[in-house]
Amino acid sequence: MSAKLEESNRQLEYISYHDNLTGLYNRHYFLTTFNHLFNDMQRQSHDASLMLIDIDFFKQINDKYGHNAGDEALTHLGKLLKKAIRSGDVPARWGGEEFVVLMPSTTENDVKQVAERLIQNIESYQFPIIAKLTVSIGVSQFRADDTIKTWLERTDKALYQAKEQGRNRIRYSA
Ligand SMILES: Nc1nc2c(ncn2[C@@H]2O[C@H](COP(=O)(O)OP(=O)(O)OP(=O)(O)O)[C@@H](O)[C@H]2O)c(=O)[nH]1
Repeated sequence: MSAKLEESNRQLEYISYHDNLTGLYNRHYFLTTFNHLFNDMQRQSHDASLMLIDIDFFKQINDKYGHNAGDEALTHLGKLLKKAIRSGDVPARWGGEEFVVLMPSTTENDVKQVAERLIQNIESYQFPIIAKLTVSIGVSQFRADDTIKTWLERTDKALYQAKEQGRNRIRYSA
């Protein structure tokens, strides 16, 4: 294969795995990797954590400062998220203003430290144009009887509680 063709294949592969705004993995790539790693987790019953992160009142931010400012905030948030996690973790843009991180070989104590650092880093960060934003975070640990669906649902419930209880906070699933 010519060097040029190889390079354009690499570029295509990158585009198909990543979200173009934030540079994080896209939902499709995340789910493919999740399936793959999940089988290992079930076999080995390893510690692992899942984190869902959702921007607070993002609609108001878009309405007040415009969609471009919102887009720029998403890009910066992606970078803050990448900085807060380890290289073996899998961060992705889950939906519009929602992010997900799969963290293999991670204890409840480990993930608490990451989530707390992340929420503080975001709260104290100066975003361009909008200046401030906060996020709510739901976290849960892998259980031996989990399916991907039950694990995601538990994490989503924790996120819902973080929103319900006032936002800008972390909730851990029971
Ligand atoms: N700028 C921008 N906005 C987006 C993007 N994707 C989703 N949004 C916006 O994100 C907002 C999400 O609004 P809601 O689901 O009501 O949630 P919220 O306002 O963040 O409120 P809570 O989550 O309840 O705190 C909507 O206004 C979407 O238009 C994007 O790629 N760029």
